[in-house]
Formats: sequence, C-alpha cells, structure tokens
Amino acid sequence: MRPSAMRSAAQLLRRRSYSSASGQPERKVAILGAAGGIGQPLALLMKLNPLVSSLSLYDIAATPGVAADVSHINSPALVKGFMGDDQLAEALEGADLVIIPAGVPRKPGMTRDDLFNINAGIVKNLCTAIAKYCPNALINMISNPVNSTVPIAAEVFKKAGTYDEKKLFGVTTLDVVRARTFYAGKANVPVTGVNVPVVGGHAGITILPLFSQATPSTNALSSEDIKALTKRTQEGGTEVVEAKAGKGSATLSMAYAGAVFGDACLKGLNGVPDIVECSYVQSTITELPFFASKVRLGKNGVEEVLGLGELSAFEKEGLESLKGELKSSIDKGIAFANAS
Ligand SMILES: NC(=O)c1ccc[n+]([C@@H]2O[C@H](COP(=O)([O-])OP(=O)(O)OC[C@H]3O[C@@H](n4cnc5c(N)ncnc54)[C@H](O)[C@@H]3O)[C@@H](O)[C@H]2O)c1
Ligand SMILES: O=C(O)C[C@H](O)C(=O)O
Repeated sequence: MRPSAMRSAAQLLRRRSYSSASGQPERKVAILGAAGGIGQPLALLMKLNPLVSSLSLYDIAATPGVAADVSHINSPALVKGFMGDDQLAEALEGADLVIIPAGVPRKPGMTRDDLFNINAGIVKNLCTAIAKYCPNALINMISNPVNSTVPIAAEVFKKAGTYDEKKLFGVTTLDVVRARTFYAGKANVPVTGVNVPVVGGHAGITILPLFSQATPSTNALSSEDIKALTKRTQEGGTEVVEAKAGKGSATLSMAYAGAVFGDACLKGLNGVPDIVECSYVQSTITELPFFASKVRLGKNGVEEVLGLGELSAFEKEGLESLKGELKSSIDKGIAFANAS
C-alpha cells in the first residue's frame, strides 16, 4: 500500500463513529466515584444527556447497584458499572470525558485543604490510570481541594508524558451556580437569565465572583450588598456543610453543576461554537500557573483562556488577597505529586 493510502486508511480508522440515531458523535463518559453523594445524581444526569452514548460508572464499592438502577432509564446512553482496581482499565478505555468526584467530603469545622491527605493520593492513583488507559480524555476534576488536585493531576500526566493542558479542568461551576442564584435573589431579577463570572480558585477567599460583570446589570445593589454576596458565594460550600451537620457537603447542587460543565465539554468536543464556562485551568492570565476564569471550549478542550475583563476596586483587592493562598495550594499539590 502506498504511504498516502496507508495514511488515509489510518485516518479512517481513527475517525470517530457516529450514532446512527442522533447523528451525534459517540461519546463515552466515565465517572470515578460514581457511587458517592455526587456520583449517583451525576450518573443520573449524565444518563439523561443525549450527547452521551456510553456511561461508565466506577467506584471502589457499590457500583453494580447504581449502574443497574440508572441503566433502566429509557435514554440512549449504555450504562456499565465497574468496581475496584481490577476493573478500572475497562472503565476508562475509550473515554472522551472523565469526571472525578472520588474522595472524602468535608465535615463541619474542616477546610477543603483538610481533605488533602486522603484525596491527593486517590486523585494521583486515578490519574495514573487515566494516563495509561485514556490519555486523550478531557478530565473534569471535582475532588477537593480542587486548588491542589488539579496541579497534582497535571504533574502525574507530565510524568507519564501525556499532559495536555487543554484537557485538564477543575470544576468550579458550582461557584457560578451559587453566584447566579444569590445575585438573582438579591437583585430581584429572574435567575434564568443571570450570569456571573467567578474567577480564582475553589476555596474560601480564592473564590472571587465578579459581580461588577454580572448580567443583567443592576443599580439596585449597594457596595455592602456586593460584599455580602461575595462572602456568601465564597462560603457557599461551608453553608451546606454546616446545614448537613456531619453528613457531607454539597452533592445535589454539585451534581447539577458537574452535569452542566460536562455537557459544555461534550458540546465543545462536538464542535458546537461559543461554549464558554468558568473553570480552573492552566493559565497565564495572572502570574499563577493555575487559575479559574472564563474558558472557551472546543474540539480539543480549552480553545482559549479568556482574560479577567475590567474589575471593580473591590474585586482588584480580592484578586490580590487570594494569590498567596492559591499559590501555596498549587505548590502543595505539585510537591506531593513529585515527592511520592
Ligand atoms: N468541586 C466542587 O465544587 C465540589 C463540590 C462538592 C464536593 N466536592 C468534592 O467532591 C468529593 C466527593 O464528594 P461526595 O459528597 O460525593 O463524597 P462521598 O463520600 O459521598 O463519595 C465519594 C465516593 O468516592 C469513592 N471513592 C473513594 N476512593 C475512591 C477511588 N480510589 N476510586 C474511585 N472512587 C473512590 C467512595 O467510595 C465514594 O463513593 C469530595 O472531595 C468533595 O469535597 C467538590
Ligand atoms: O464545600 C465543600 O467542601 C464542597 C464543595 O467544594 C462546595 O463548594 O460545596
């Protein structure tokens, strides 16, 4: 066979198969930690997503039951459950998108960083397997502390020689979801049309909602209102942890946010134009190597990391104050990944 003919045969083999029913490309989504508080409702929502043709549910326990349950829903995605290390390879092989809510959640009185000792190891092991079995997949990291688990994943992929900064995302959508809800309530505008960019990271003061850029804009909010909205958004996770009183952290709103972000990633992969979401990604828009901001999603993941736009004096101050904490969380993740 001539080299050009061999090339086109190889291209044909690589070409993605298309589902005959929908005309959409076939997409495999894997959820790691699928039997957990976030994992189960996220599995439900991804089963309902028409862009998903195959849904792989992995956990260290209880996935056969979750998969059997979700699989009875009469939507197109084919559901399979996988349990334990022996089945991780099969769970991951061929995945286009891997969503990771594996790991322990907070209890009252804890910070997200208090989860580092357990979750860092879990994320490292899962990412090692991802590098081996689906190195081209997009990764949506939900496991906390996101400010550190994303840098850990990046280091694992670098060591394995598979790192592509366009494909690694820390999921900060819940901060946007909260900022939209709280803003709509305070400004008394219909929540469905509201958007608020949230930048920085995903813990305490590193969560920086940009209410000066909120749409629709309003004159109804005083600077005290904006301060209170900012604090509530930054402490939204703690509000839920305290209300759950020892029974974990946000699961249902997080599953919703994870499903929104996962759907945006799939749309980007499928070539839908103008898909923009906030996410914590490798970035050069500040001096920090990872930073959450608006990101344009495309066929290869991150197409463009968008700048911060014009900030109010209050937001500029918030930006400067968050840099120290965010940097030390990033450094901690990088050091962990390289030490062990
Ligand atoms: N990014 C965000 O905005 C956000 C929001 C909410 C929660 N979280 C984080 O998500 C994580 C999960 O929260 P949850 O409420 O679902 O916790 P959970 O304890 O209910 O569920 C976690 C699941 O992970 C599984 N798991 C543990 N080790 C695993 C491994 N090695 N491989 C695969 N699965 C494994 C557990 O068996 C469990 O089913 C926590 O770290 C939490 O802090 C992040
Ligand atoms: O607050 C937590 O610990 C979970 C999550 O990060 C959240 O924002 O709800």
